[in-house]
Parts: sequence; structure tokens; C-alpha cells
Amino acid sequence: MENGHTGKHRVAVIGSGNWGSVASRLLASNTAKLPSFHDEVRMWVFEETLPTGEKLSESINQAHENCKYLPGIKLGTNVIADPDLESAVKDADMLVFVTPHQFVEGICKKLVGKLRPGVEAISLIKGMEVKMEGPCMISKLITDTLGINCCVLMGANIANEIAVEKFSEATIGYREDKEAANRWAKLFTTPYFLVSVVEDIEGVELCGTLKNVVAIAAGFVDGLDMGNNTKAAIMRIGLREMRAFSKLLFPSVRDNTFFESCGVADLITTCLGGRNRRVAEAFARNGGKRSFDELEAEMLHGQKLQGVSTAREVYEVLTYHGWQELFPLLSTVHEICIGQLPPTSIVEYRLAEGQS
Ligand SMILES: NC(=O)c1ccc[n+]([C@@H]2O[C@H](COP(=O)([O-])OP(=O)(O)OC[C@H]3O[C@@H](n4cnc5c(N)ncnc54)[C@H](O)[C@@H]3O)[C@@H](O)[C@H]2O)c1
Ligand SMILES: O=P(O)(O)OC[C@H](O)CO
Repeated sequence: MENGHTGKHRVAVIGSGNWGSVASRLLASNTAKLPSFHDEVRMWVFEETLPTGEKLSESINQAHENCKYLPGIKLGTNVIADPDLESAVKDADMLVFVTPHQFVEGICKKLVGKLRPGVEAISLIKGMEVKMEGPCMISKLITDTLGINCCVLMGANIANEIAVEKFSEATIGYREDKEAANRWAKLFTTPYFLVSVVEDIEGVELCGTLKNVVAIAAGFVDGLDMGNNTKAAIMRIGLREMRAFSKLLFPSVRDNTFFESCGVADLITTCLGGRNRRVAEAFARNGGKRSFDELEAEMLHGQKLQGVSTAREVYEVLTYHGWQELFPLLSTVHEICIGQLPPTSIVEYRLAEGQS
């Protein structure tokens, strides 16, 4: 697979939030060096007007910096912000999806019929959609809507740390097409960002998705000043429920995936330093009296939490199958988020019989 015009691959990034900007920076540093890639990385920007009156995309192209979602970090002169979705993707043969998960379906619908033939995709999005027919992972939504192959990249990747090139690891999950997965790994790997490749797309994507719900639980524990032992217990129980839920939905999911960066490592970093944890801590400190929407707007300045909506989506699946008692932690997080239970309930549920 190669781009017809030049023989070089062209990369476009769909999304320009905190991780979208960091991923664009990282990719642009590699496309500038690797001969098989065109230098330029097109980054689609969901346009907004800054308090100065300037458009965000214009500001990025002038300053080579995303002053709203990644202030203080130069993206590279070969990252070109484009507010027009169709124009941003039209020449690309490698598409990186990195928006909050609730916007992907609408974006994909706009892209139908607009992509080059043979395009490959990768999703960095942690989340899922729940449809009438059941849960749908974001990579599958992309594949089904656009008819293109889509890998996933997940891991212990707090974007602000990768922006300043602190060492971290990530996991690419793929289905069947190992060559495509290796091409993505080559494009993402740097000395400070090591990428491994595993043939377990659902396992990798569910790890990245479900850990956001456990991070909300960890935030409740912090907000209630329950200490490190309790937080470690929540992380252990959460990891066990993540694995059980993933395997019930997709029996092919592998145990080993939970030991990759996308599994236990992402769970740890998110429960220690992520945005879901931070906002959930504030929610618990306020006794659940201020809503997540209000706290998200106040604390994250346009960045989006994924854990609260994912907790609701997981709960829908649990309710549909009658599995709530098998997943007391995942269920309780949602019930606390919607005000049905107080934050203290996070340690009050009983483990399902036979679980340890
Ligand atoms: N930030 C991190 O540290 C990090 C790390 C790994 C993975 N992720 C995942 O990456 C994905 C993207 O997160 P992020 O951190 O780049 O974004 P973000 O939360 O920082 O920013 C929100 C983004 O959504 C955009 N937006 C707002 N309304 C929109 C709409 N109606 N349509 C389309 N876009 C809209 C905003 O312009 C902004 O770019 C999420 O799934 C997240 O879980 C984030
Ligand atoms: O800040 P969070 O909670 O959205 O987590 C960010 C990343 O997913 C950590 O890998």
C-alpha cells in the first residue's frame, strides 16, 4: 500500500484536542525523518473562536502551537491545522482518529465517500458506542461506516507527559493485517515512545475504554481520602472486572493483553494522574452535589471526560444481559455518577459470589 502521487504515505490526524495535538507532534517528528512518509501531517481541527477573536486553526498554523489544548508545546512546522474535514483527509492514505468517542460516529458519516481508495486507519480513541444490537467498539464503527481496516493504539499515555518526551509505552491491537499494524508501529515509535503490536484488537480497545470507568472509582476514593490501600484494591477489582467483561463480550480476548501497556499500565497511570480521576475526586469532595458536566466544564476548559459516559454505556450492556451483580464496581460507578448512590458506596458493594 502506498500513496499513488508520490509513493510516500500521507498522514492525516482527525482530532486536535490534548492527545490529538500530542499525537500529531509525535507523528510529524517521525514523518520528517522517515523516507517512506510525506513530511506534512494534516490535523483536522474542530474549529472554535479563541477569546482573542482568532480562529483556533489559524492560531495553530501561525504559532505552531495549540494554545487551547496543548499550550506551551511546539507541534512542528509540518503539522498543518485544517478546519475542513474533507480537505484534511482528501490526500491521506493513513488516517489517525483521535477525538472524544461521542463525536466519532458523526465524523465518520461525513467522511463516507470522501476517502482515497485503500486508506488505512488507526484509532487512539478510548470509548465505545452502545447500539440496539449491542456494544460497538470505535474501531469497528470506523470499519463498518467507512469500509476501511482500522487498528487501535492504546496505552499508559497521559498526553502532557508524552508532549515533553518522557518515556512511555503503547500497544497496537490489530485484526489479521499484521503488515498494517507494523506500518503504524513504525510511524509511532520514537526512542521515548515504544510500541508493541498484538493480535487482539478487542482486548486492547476494551482495556483503553474500561480503565476510564475504574479511574472514576479511583477519583472517588481520593475525594473521600480513603488512602492508598483502598485505591489499590479498587484498581485490582477494576482490572479483574475489566478482564471478565471483555471476555464475556469477546471470548477471543487474551489474558496477556492485560499485561501490556494498554492494560495494567494504563490503568495505573490513569488512576494516578488522569483527568477522569481528577474530576471524580472533585465530585466526591463535593458530596456528589455538583454534576460531572459542571465540573468538567470548570476544570478541563474544553477537554472531555470519557469515563462517565463509558460507565453509562457499560451499565446499559450489563443491564441488557442481567450482569450487574457480576460487575459490582463497574455498576456502582455509574450509579454514583447519576446520583443514585453516594460516593461512599464505592467501597460498600459486595463481591459477587465466587469472585475474589
Ligand atoms: N489526553 C490524554 O492524555 C489522552 C491520552 C490517551 C488517549 N486519550 C483519548 O484520546 C481521545 C481524544 O482525547 P483528547 O485528549 O485528544 O481530546 P480533549 O478531551 O483534550 O479535547 C476535546 C476535543 O473535542 C473537540 N470537540 C468538541 N466538540 C466537538 C464536536 N462537536 N465534534 C468534534 N470534536 C469536538 C474539541 O475541539 C477538542 O479537540 C479520547 O478518547 C481520550 O480518551 C487521551
Ligand atoms: O486523562 P484521562 O483520564 O482521560 O486519561 C488519559 C489517558 O487515557 C491515559 O493513558
